[in-house]
Amino acid sequence: MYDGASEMLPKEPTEEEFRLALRNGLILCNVLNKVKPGAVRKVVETPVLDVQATEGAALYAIQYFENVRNFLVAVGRMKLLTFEASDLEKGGSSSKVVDCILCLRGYYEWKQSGGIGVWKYGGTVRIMSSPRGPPSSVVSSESADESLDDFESSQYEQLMEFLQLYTDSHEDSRAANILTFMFDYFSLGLLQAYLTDTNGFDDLALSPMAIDMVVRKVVKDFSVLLASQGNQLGIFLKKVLNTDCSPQTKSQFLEAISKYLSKRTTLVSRDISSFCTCGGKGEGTWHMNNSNGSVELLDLQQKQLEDLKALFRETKQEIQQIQLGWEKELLWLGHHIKGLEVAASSFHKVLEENRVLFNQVQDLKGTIRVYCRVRPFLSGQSNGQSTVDYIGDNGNIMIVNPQKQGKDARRVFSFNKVFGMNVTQYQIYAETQPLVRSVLDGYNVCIFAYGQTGSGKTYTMSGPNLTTEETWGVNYRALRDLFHISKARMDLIEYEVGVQMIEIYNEQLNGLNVPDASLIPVKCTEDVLDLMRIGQRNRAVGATALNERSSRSHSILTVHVRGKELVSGSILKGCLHLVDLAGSERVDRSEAVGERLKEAQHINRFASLPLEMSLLPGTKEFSCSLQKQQTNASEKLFCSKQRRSRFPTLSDKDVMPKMPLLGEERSVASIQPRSPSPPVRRSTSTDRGAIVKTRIKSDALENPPFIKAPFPSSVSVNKSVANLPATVPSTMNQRLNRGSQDPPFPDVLNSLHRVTLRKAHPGNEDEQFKQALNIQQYGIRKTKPDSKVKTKHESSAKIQKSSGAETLLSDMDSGKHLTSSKTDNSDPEIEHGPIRMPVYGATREKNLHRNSQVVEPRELMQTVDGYHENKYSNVISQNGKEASNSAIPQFRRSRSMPRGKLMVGL
Ligand SMILES: Nc1ncnc2c1ncn2[C@@H]1O[C@H](COP(=O)(O)OP(=O)(O)OP(=O)(O)O)[C@@H](O)[C@H]1O
Repeated sequence: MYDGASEMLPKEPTEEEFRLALRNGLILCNVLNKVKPGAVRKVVETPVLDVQATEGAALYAIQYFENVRNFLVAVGRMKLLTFEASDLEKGGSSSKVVDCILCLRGYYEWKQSGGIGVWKYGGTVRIMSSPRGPPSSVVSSESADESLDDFESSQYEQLMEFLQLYTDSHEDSRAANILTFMFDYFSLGLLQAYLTDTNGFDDLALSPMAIDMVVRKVVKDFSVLLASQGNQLGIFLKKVLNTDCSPQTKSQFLEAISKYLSKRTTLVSRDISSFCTCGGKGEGTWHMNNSNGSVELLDLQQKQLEDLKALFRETKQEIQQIQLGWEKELLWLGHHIKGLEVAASSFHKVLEENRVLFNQVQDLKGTIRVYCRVRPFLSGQSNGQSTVDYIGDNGNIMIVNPQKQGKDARRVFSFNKVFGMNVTQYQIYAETQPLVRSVLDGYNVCIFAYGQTGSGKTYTMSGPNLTTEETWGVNYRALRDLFHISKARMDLIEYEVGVQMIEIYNEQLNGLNVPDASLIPVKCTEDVLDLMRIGQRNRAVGATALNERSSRSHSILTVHVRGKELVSGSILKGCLHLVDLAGSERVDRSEAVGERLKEAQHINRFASLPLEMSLLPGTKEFSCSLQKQQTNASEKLFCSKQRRSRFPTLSDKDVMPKMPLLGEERSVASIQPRSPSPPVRRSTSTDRGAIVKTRIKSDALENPPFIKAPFPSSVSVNKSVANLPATVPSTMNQRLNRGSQDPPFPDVLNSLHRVTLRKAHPGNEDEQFKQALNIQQYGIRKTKPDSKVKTKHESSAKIQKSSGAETLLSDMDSGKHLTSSKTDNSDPEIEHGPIRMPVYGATREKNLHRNSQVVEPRELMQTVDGYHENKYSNVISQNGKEASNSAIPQFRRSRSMPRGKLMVGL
């Protein structure tokens, strides 16, 4: 029975074979009974091998597990290590089985050695009462020792061998695996070293034979190495054992080995890692000779170190160079910034100089500038005839009086510039554009439109509508530029802009009460436009016979600019007054009655307010524009006053440039064809000079021949021109106007002149003004220009009493407006007004010149009014010319000007 069982045990069992051999429990029972006889009382001798393969499974299962069960019961009784029956099945824990058998062996060996004391297996302590067990036939625990005695020693040895084999096979296979790996590892390393180090292989094609040869060499070397190492190891181990004279336990010995290994590992780990990670000749080669390898490695590392040092030096140099570059750049930047600082400070100086120069240029161009704009015929008005005969480039305009003949038929008036009918809104604005910059430079500017109702003041100042930029008037363009320039300067100057709007209606101020008017801050043109739109909507308008939407009030828009220079912190303050006066009118022409009449009377009076306002303390600059318009043509007079008058005073000795305008007065033929005037420098002084000189020429001509031209007897357009001659010669290129009306240019100019006088003669202005008014009256006459004129000039009081002029003047002085004064219907010249322009000619000017008197501007206005009163036609212009503080001498010279020339000195 036992032999059979032993035959089932293979020599080198696998785990599965081991499990199958022990599975039926027969061997285990017999071994246990050998160790402790009688431990398993009943042993089934012929157990089935496989319960699954056996029929009658239930019966066989009992038999099959009986041995195992008996074995486990017996082991349990002996307090030995035990296991579960399922540990012998597939997937069970065979290690528990092995532990149980080893425990059994330990027990057996302890018992063999006498069984004295305490038997210990692992952590389990067994205290045995008797070294001998019961006989094998005895199942009880008491008979265990006897059973062990009965256990055949050969079988026991066999099992032990078997177990040893089982455990050893595991250890061996593990050690074999490790050795195989080590062999492959080192052999291939050697092979690699041979192949890379031995040059001879380079030329040889590798063949299986060559590989065999190399492998044999590798194996041989490896064997030699192993033998050598084995010897060394043996010596070492013996040395270890001899170190301590006392005999060592196995664990102490193993501990000594571990120490040695860890020391060796540390020593060779560097080489191994180098060998494993590197490849190629000179770097990754496994060196048989450790010392050589270390040297080479050191060389290599030295070389790498040198390379690194070189790289470091190179990098350091590069960094130093870059640093140098930066330092140079910083130095340059420092210089540059200093340069910029200097430039910036110079820039501010230059800017200031530029500002001063710019404004000086503006001063030189004229602190007061007067422009005339001729309004085109309105639709339904044009009959192809106009009293504007010629517009010169030099600011002259020739007006023809169809009812006059000879030199009296034409008059030339001089302005800073005359704009014809076809000029655009932009061209008008371009003349005043530089003044906007002056506002931002801290000057006050007034752009002032004056003229008869319907002459186009609002058109010029605001434009007909705001739909297209093309039609924008001066106001909008000025504001747009103002904001543009302020934005362009924002890096230098911080501007604040505020707007005031004043409406003066029947001498009542609306919207604000100067000087406490609301000042509304604005940021852009749109803000101002919005305010202006509100203002326009609120502005008093009404229909008159001359303008269906006539402004019945004065509109003054004042833009206050406050600039703070960011660098210096200095403050600039400037004002831009945009003035659109209500139209002055002849109330007979405008047919104003009732409220309109009242309005007209107020309108014609007061206009002086903007001027007075502009001269309030602190005002630095002032400009005004005046406009006068007839039905088909308008003349606007733009005056500007700046805070400083820089105009040189003229003496009679001054050289006067030539002006062609006198020729125009000489003869109609002489102006055909029209040729542009030669360019003349239009400074204030030269203008004045030109005027004086031309007047002198005029005086010398002494009534040059004049080609009379018949005029139409009537004009159907307007009742006011019913007395005009029937025809107008085409050669004279005259376009007859209809609906002529002429505002009397009232107190605005008186105010202006008052201011002039005040400035010229402080403290004595009243006297001066009175004197001026008296002088003015000398210029008024109603008779033809004959020898009596002088007499009448010399006797002004008489003239005044005997003519309508007296009424006119007194009315104007008292601020009343005149109705038409037709004093003598039999004389066409007298018939059309008390003040007759044709009479106001050279003769009178001589007298004035001789008397060296101041010419009161209003006189000229009245003269012009008188001219219009004649209802000849459409155009009369007044012209304002700038003057210096020495206004009076200039006025003296101005008396030699053509008729209608207005000199205003401030
Ligand atoms: N240069 C021009 N080109 C075309 N039309 C013009 C021009 N000037 C004025 N007008 C037209 O003439 C008419 C009168 O102009 P506007 O109302 O500007 O006159 P005004 O002088 O302001 O009159 P008032 O003093 O009565 O207000 C308007 O219909 C206007 O469109």
